[in-house]
Amino acid sequence: MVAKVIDGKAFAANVRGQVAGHVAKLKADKGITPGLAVVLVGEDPASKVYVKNKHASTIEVGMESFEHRLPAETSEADLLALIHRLNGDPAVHGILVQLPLPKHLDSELIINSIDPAKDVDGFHISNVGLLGTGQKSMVPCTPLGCLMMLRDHHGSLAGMNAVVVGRSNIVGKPMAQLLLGDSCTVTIAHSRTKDLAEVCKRADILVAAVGRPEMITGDMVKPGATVIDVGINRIERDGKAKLVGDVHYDSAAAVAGAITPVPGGVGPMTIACLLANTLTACCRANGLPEPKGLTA
Ligand SMILES: Nc1nc2c(c(=O)[nH]1)N[C@@H](CN(C=O)c1ccc(C(=O)N[C@@H](CCC(=O)O)C(=O)O)cc1)CN2
Repeated sequence: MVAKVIDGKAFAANVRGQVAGHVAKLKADKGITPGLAVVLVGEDPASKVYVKNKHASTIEVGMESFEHRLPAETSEADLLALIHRLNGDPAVHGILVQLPLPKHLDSELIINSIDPAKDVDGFHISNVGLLGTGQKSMVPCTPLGCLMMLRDHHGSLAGMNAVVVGRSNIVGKPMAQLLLGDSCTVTIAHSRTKDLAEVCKRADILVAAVGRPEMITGDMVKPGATVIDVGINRIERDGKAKLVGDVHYDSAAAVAGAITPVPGGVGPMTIACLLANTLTACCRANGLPEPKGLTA
């Protein structure tokens, strides 16, 4: 079997197009412009690129972008004061603090200081609890992007066996909750799961979010399964820098029914879903109906 390649770049462009359409209508009909504030602390090179891309994409869909770049030595008190200000700013519908933060800052404390209604990352403990209990919440962008691609590929996911390899708070756990919400039978596996290959091989949907380059190989994939690779690992091969996922692409693609590549799979959906979440937050703040197909 040769797997269908799920084109995340094209899918993300389509989502951004839908968001742009809703934003134009919000502006024309209601005079409302959704606004996203992104906070970057420090000089992490990858984070700087992601924040630059978030700013460009926010502008491209017609939203207001408020960028706050703070020095690495910013104190917790100063960062909390900025978030407090953004929480109270009616022009800001979404707030995102780019991770990772410098080590002297307590990420949990910072994230939990964001107004949950403006927490477009879905990392606030209130949103985690709402998602876990099947209530309306802000949903983390990367898992939301994976869910959208899975729904598009399969239609209904009900009754499918889903295995999520990885138990992080920002991908693995919310991904499992979302799949459960769509009536999958869900297993969360991780690096210490016994007989990991055996567990993975039972999956109709296999989501790899373990953070280990090419750990999931073709012999761990059920023939015809859908493989979603969330990993972004920079490795060196033959003296050259290379970006690979958590899935060994060639061997998995030879067995799977469908697969997301790295780059160009899940990654681009992260920013597209951030824009979708900002639009959702803006609609909720203004008591307007939520955009269809752009939420969980
Ligand atoms: N506050 C947050 N911090 C971080 C998040 C997040 O969702 N919220 N996620 C990641 C970084 N990230 C967005 O912030 C992100 C990662 C990757 C991509 C992407 O498009 N990747 C491309 C490859 C890009 C490359 O060449 O490096 C792909 O996979 O095709 C977008 C956004 C950590 N921090």
